Amino acid sequence: MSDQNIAKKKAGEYAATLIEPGMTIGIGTGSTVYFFIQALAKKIQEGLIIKGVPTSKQTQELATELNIPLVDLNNVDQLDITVDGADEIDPQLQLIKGGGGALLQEKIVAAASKRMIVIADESKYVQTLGKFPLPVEVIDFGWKHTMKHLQQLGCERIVLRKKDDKIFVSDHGHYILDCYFQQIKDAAQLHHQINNIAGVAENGLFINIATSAVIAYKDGSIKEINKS
Ligand SMILES: O=C(CO)[C@H](O)[C@H](O)COP(=O)(O)O
Repeated sequence: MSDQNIAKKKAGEYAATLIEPGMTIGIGTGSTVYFFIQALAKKIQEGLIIKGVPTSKQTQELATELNIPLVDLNNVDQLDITVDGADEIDPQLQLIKGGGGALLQEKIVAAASKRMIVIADESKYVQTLGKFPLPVEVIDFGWKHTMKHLQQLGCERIVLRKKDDKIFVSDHGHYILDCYFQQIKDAAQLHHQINNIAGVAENGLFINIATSAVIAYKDGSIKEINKS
């Protein structure tokens, strides 16, 4: 396993130790959360009783395979905690998410949670957001016009996401435009501006949603950052 994957595993396993009996948990998406799901499934096998709400079809399938009990978000009043990965995390715990294309459902689930713990290896922790292209989920109808409006917000390049040479379609039937900003100076303002564009379903900026981050380093250490 690569050093990066060892760190991802460490972060995922650490997050699983924070889960308490009876909790309802938002279960994130991605290669870091994969390790959290494995560790959670083990705890359930050993007797832990929890309920999970998945943030994507991919997570739903993996959780079902591992016998993690799932519930529909509409049948839950509030989630206790969501554990999810991120593409970038800044010191104020603002995030870029959506590298895996699940940002819309991830944000709905996180917003329904009392707490959101972000788990990541050290490469995701940055001083300023924006080096990672910001994913914007858009309605397929007229997407080129939505893209023109996004261009006016100062991103230098926008790429329609593809997978295996075909347009990538999200779990909710939308397209994803990856926006290269390089540096996002005011993430809260940009979030607002993007979501005001007709045709945008959601963008990958998570502003004031994460309450703590678990960052795992190559030297084996773990740093927990809590929202002040
Ligand atoms: O936002 C996400 C999916 O939409 C993921 O959490 C994010 O892309 C990080 O994934 P990974 O842990 O595989 O690096």
